[in-house]
Amino acid sequence: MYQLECIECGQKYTDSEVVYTCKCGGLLDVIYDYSAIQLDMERLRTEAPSVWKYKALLPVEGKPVSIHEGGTPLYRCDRLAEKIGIKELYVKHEGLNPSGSFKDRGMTAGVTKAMELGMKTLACASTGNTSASLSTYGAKAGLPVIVLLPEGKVALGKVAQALIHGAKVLSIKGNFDEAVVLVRQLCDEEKIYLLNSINPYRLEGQKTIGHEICDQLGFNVPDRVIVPVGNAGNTAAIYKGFKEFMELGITDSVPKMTGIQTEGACPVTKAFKMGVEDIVPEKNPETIATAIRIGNPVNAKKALRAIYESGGCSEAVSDEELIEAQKDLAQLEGIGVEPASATSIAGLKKLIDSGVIDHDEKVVCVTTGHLLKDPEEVMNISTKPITVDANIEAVRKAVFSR
Ligand SMILES: Cc1ncc(COP(=O)(O)O)c(C=O)c1O
Repeated sequence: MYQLECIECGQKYTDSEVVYTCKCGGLLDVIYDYSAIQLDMERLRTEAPSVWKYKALLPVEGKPVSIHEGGTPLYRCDRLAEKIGIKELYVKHEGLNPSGSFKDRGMTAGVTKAMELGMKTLACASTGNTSASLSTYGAKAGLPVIVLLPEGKVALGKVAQALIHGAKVLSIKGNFDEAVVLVRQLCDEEKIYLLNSINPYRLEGQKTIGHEICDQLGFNVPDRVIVPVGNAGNTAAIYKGFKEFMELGITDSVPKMTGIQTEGACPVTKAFKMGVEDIVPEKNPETIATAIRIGNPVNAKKALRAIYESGGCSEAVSDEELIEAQKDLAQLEGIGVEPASATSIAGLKKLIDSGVIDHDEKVVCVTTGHLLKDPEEVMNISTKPITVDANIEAVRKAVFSR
């Protein structure tokens, strides 16, 4: 019912092959015979959203390696909408997945596939969240995990997660893009299963964000979905989720996919502004949003195709703009997100101010990771706690001081 197909040359591969990219170097996509897929419409209408609610659209047969991923809230954010100047704004908070990021959707699918393929060891390079998630799902599956992290550039909460779930953590003296090259070679030569988002099964799990947004809006499609972009897998994956629902006749449109990067790491935005599909890799990406500190995103072509095809766009925001958005989200809506996640809000504001996004649009911003992933950043940008003596006079004085 499904197979892998190269997005460049159309070469096909069966689902029993361990393959991540085509012989020609192109990215692979999982393709389905949608006419053969029977969706249980009653289940679709009544069951609460979760990744495995949409199992008929996922390329795995057996029992999933699952700890209840997906089913994240879609918050309507009226106070933030008013401040930004838009009528209808929703935030899909992916930070409320089991390990605190959207990566769990990809890992439940990818690790289940690894079990089906009989793989014995799992690995990834990561800016943090992929490693936290893979370590979590490797533990659940009982498979050893190796993670390669760029030394000194991973938020504390994410390293802590990889360590406590028992992964072997290597701190590479290089950046994320260099770690990707190394882990791909390691996996090819040592028969270890690679679970970066170059692995097409990861993106199949992540496409359920698109399914869920439709589902939570009563099977309606928003005008626009805004996504932080790092390695660029999620943008393409979410778009695929929307396209599938349209293919199956559940909906009749797709949202404008809008990808946000930071000014210090924005090869996808630059390619979009030049109107091309091929990025020019950046050698020294730098941003406070370490999760998307990526100069050579492997899925850039898939993401740019999703953006062009849907009539969306890409924009880059400064670190200052994303910090302001992170605070707004926390203080106006009670939603705590890590820096990379706040780029979707900062990007929305920038695109409204520049007139690209209309005030009347119905917009969903995806926030990809939880606030507590990066407590150090929060302490750096916040005013510090006030130390007072343990008596009521001192407390009262501090409470009423300016
Ligand atoms: C919190 C967060 N947001 C966004 C991204 C970027 O996602 P993608 O690589 O799919 O573009 C990542 C990737 O690590 C992430 O951890």
